[in-house]
Amino acid sequence: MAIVPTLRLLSTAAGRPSNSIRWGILSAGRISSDYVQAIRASDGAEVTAIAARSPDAAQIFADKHCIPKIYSSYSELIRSPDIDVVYIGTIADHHVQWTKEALLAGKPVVCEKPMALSSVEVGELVDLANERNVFLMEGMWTRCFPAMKKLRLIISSDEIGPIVYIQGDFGYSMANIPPNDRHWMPSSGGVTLDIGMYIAQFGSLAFPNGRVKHVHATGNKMNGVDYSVMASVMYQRGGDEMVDQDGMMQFVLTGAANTEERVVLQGTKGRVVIDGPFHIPQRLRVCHDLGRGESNETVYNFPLPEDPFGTWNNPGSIGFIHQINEVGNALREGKTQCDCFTWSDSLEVARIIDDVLVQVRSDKDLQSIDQEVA
Ligand SMILES: NC(=O)C1=CN([C@@H]2O[C@H](COP(=O)(O)OP(=O)(O)OC[C@H]3O[C@@H](n4cnc5c(N)ncnc54)[C@H](OP(=O)(O)O)[C@@H]3O)[C@@H](O)[C@H]2O)C=CC1
Ligand SMILES: O=C1OC[C@@H](O)[C@H](O)[C@H]1O
Repeated sequence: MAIVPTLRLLSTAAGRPSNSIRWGILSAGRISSDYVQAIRASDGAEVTAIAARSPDAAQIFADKHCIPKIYSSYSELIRSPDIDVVYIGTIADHHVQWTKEALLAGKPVVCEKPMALSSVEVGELVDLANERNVFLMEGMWTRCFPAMKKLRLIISSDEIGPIVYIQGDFGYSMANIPPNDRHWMPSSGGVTLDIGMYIAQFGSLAFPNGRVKHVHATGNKMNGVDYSVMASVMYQRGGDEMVDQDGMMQFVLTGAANTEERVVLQGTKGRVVIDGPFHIPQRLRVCHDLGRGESNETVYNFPLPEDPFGTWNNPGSIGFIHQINEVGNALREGKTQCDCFTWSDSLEVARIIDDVLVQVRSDKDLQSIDQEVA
């Protein structure tokens, strides 16, 4: 029998709107802290509980963020009747285990990116959510920003024609990240599993009826993890697109520099430039082709939400508000997926990431700079 998400949207408690979504936070790390601040700054959502591996850590986190309840284990949090959705903010190595446990308990889940370390595992989670009829979303928050909705409209309206190629960069300096940090873990560290998905997700937006034909990738390693990556992805288009060549996506990821972080989607009639930092997109420039080397430009600005905190572990995290709102709306409507980033999107991105990793991790010719991190 299908399990219906246990939302008690009609009950009220003093001082709280009747349809407020109650979030339970699994793990007390850096991104959980940012996510909780964004929930606190949003309307229609609240944090009701936190669990960490250590109860002391959970208590410190709860005190800092005014969270009323702590649980002394992740499993207790998952079983709590006082939460509507679990946010999984552990390092990626533990995403699958806790997402599975939550889905089996019938609890809606938002799991941070990457949802799993391989597409096979993503497939298992998607199958489980589907079988149990429980909401599941990977934390691809970029997709929930208003700028991305505008981008979808521009693409679907044919304003710039079918997309010929996508090109983007995402890099931030990892030079001062300490050696015991998650970024250097052989299992889940490296740039591909940290930031590769932010550009890879543009493929299913730009080539919605397409399928990934092949992925080529190479790069550099540092301390055993992928540190800089260049990847090209070819998409076979669906039959309804008026272009007879494959769609192309090319990206650079690096831990060696803070890059511009810009994405360009070039169509047959013009282009959209998402100015950096594109993973928290705030400005689109739409250029209509007027001839070779000539175009006109329209700029669309989408400022970040008002920020009552000012201090975050990751830049732009106030933008989580968009995802928190999307998840709230999906849960209120009884959906099991978020329209902004569906299960199929997660699967497609995970398959690209698999292919990049297998090539970059096994490439014998890669320049490998195995030195101590400062
Ligand atoms: N959407 C976004 O913009 C961002 C997403 N992320 C993603 O969020 C996830 C967490 O990143 P971040 O918060 O920076 O990570 P942290 O290093 O802060 O770790 C998060 C939590 O994971 C648990 N944990 C840490 N190390 C271990 C370990 N060795 N064994 C078991 N559990 C461990 C701890 O949980 P506990 O508190 O219970 O002890 C810790 O608090 C990653 O998947 C990352 O990609 C990260 C940054 C930005
Ligand atoms: O997910 C991420 O995106 C934003 C970056 O600041 C962060 O390090 C990375 O993990």
